[in-house]
Amino acid sequence: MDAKDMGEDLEKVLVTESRINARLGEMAAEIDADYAGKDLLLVGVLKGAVMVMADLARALHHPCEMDWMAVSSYGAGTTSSGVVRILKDLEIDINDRNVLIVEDVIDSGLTLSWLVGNLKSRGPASVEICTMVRKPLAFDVELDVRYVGFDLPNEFIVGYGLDYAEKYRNLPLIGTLAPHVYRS
Ligand SMILES: O=P(O)(O)OC[C@H]1O[C@H](OP(=O)(O)OP(=O)(O)O)[C@H](O)[C@@H]1O
Ligand SMILES: Nc1nc2[nH]cnc2c(=O)[nH]1
Repeated sequence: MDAKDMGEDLEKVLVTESRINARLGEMAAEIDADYAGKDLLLVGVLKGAVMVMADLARALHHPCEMDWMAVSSYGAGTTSSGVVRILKDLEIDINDRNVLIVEDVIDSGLTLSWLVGNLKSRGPASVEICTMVRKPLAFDVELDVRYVGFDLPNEFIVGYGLDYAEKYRNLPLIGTLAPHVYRS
């Protein structure tokens, strides 16, 4: 799928496929350097992180393992509770492991704040965060994000793993939807 396949549904392109690929290369180089001589376990947060996980892992020279979590957020955006439920937990024991959480987007930051606390309680050697996109609200919560692809404005975005009603995840760029899509 590309921008042409979207027709009138794509309002604007915020990050092109080539900028995503270039930034992924830079992030992978930083991660390679930071984890030299250390083990590395990538933890992807389903479903949105599938694309960034697959591309980041292949851009790394450092050997890594991969595992996945699925979580469901309650009240994010309407309350500050940030209560999260685990739908699928890790299969790998992260005790003494260097964990790098891989995300597509950090918006309110509530999902990640909760997840970092949850993973830290399992005795890992370290927990860091890598996200392709960070939105401005994320600065309101205390969250130390080590690797950020792009800081974008507070708009609803799709593509590169990000969906609207489960669609557009396979768009290779990041963009916004035309208003008629939300009405249909
Ligand atoms: O910073 P927050 O406001 O907490 O939002 C970020 C979360 O929202 C998205 O997941 P979503 O719930 O859309 O699920 P999905 O990845 O399955 O699409 C994203 O992948 C993060 O996990
Ligand atoms: N698709 C999508 N999911 C999100 N989850 C949190 N913020 C966003 C966003 O901008 N787009």
